[in-house]
Amino acid sequence: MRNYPASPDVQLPRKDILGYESAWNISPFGLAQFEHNYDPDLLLKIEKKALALKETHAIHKHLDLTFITGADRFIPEIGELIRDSDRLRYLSEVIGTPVEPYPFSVVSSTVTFMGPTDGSVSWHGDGVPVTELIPLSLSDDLQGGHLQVYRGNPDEGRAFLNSGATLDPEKIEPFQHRLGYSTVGQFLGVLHRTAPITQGTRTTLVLNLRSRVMPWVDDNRLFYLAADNDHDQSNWVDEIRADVYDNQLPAYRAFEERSTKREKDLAHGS
Ligand SMILES: O=C(O)CCC(=O)C(=O)O
Ligand SMILES: [Fe+2]
Repeated sequence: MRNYPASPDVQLPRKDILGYESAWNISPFGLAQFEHNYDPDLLLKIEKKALALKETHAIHKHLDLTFITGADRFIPEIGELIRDSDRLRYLSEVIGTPVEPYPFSVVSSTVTFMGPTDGSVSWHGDGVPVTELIPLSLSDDLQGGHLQVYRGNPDEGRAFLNSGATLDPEKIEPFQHRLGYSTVGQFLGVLHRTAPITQGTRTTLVLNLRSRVMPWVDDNRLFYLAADNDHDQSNWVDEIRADVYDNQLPAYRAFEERSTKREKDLAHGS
């Protein structure tokens, strides 16, 4: 059993980020940072392989993001972390509901490369419900490159940005990435970006997660997945279709039945 901190260093409920209770989420969890204690040799191996694959496998298409999609397909060592049961148990505790690895091969894990030429990811809300950001390297001379979370209504924030306005700096919360520390967030429906990098580089392993109870809570629309993955010849659309019928729909129907039963029981005063 790996040594996890009893509670994360930083923990922010979703309500404190958005400013209101939301219904489209997997739990009230917002964001946390904690010392992860993952095997440094394993992370080093993953970083080396990712850098070697960058030239041939990394893409830079939209959101000013340079990344390897479905990275565990090319770097099997990532699979060790994805499936690590201690990790999933701890994350489920922090998130407040059981989570499982995001199942689609093209989005289960990514490696992002950030710097003045690679870019850093611009304002967006995640398609996946929950993500764990594990720094693989942060150069000593790094200027920028921290996570910025918009505290407020994401739709309002996006409308501001679309009109050419800039976001109120008082509503932007910075989170510094640190080696040895994970940042985990329910960034679905949360406006965030990485601060532009003027100097230095950052490489990050991104492991995505979803709810085991509510696997249908997901914002990855097909057009968006296509924007990221139309270069990929794997049958990722078929994977999603199969998952909807095999996992999402049965879980959703069971949830609906429980809700209906609860309503009936309440109506009968039991
Ligand atoms: O690495 C970060 O600081 C944020 C990255 C991010 O938002 C993403 O990969 O979706
Ligand atoms: Fe994101």
